[in-house]
Amino acid sequence: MAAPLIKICGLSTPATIDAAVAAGATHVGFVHFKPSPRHLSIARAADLRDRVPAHVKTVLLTVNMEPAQTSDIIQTIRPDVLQLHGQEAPEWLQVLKEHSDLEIWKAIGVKDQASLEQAQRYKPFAHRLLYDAPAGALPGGNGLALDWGLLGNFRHEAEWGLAGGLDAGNVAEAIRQTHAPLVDASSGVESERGVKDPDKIAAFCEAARAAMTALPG
Ligand SMILES: O=C(O)c1ccccc1N[C@@H]1O[C@H](COP(=O)(O)O)[C@@H](O)[C@H]1O
Repeated sequence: MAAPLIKICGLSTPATIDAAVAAGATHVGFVHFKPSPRHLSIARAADLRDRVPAHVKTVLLTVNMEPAQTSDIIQTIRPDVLQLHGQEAPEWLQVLKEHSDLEIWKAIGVKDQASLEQAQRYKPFAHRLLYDAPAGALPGGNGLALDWGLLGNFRHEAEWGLAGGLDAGNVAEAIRQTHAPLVDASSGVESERGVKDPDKIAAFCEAARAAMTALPG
């Protein structure tokens, strides 16, 4: 199988970026969304971005951001990936895809089979669909899991990833059920809300890598 892809999201300090990189994360995520306990200002995210080595991709997470602000923020932070985690329209993704060389990921709250099928309308405009639990107090980052059985039984025709409530204790089972090529954790690698824990990051990456490399084919 392809190399396991592991994203650690909501990082906010140099030490936890270093911990994610040392643990073998392939992607690190910064959240720019004021209501989030993981929110980073543009200046802080740009500063931390310089800490990320070239072999690890920087993901910038935004929620329903205005187009003009999106263009400013992309130029300042220079992410590799833009993760859209709100109600962004497919047409807006199309514009972004056509006018930037960023990877565009669309996060989708998966409630049932119908929502999974509806999400496929983003396929032509997103480089990856990121399946998460439906929105709770926040649009994501709530530590809630979706029904993994829905993904295991789905015929995937787009690149995709699994997010939502993953931690070192459940990620192997999530991968076994879904065969996710990319897993993404935020709440599950924190010691308290918004505070990342280097030991939990290391344990998550190790468990995810072991489970992904054990998949057949
Ligand atoms: O992390 C946040 O605060 C956040 C805010 C708004 C939208 C998404 C957010 N987080 C992303 O949601 C998924 C799942 O997170 P969790 O592991 O369940 O906490 C992940 O991509 C987070 O980065």
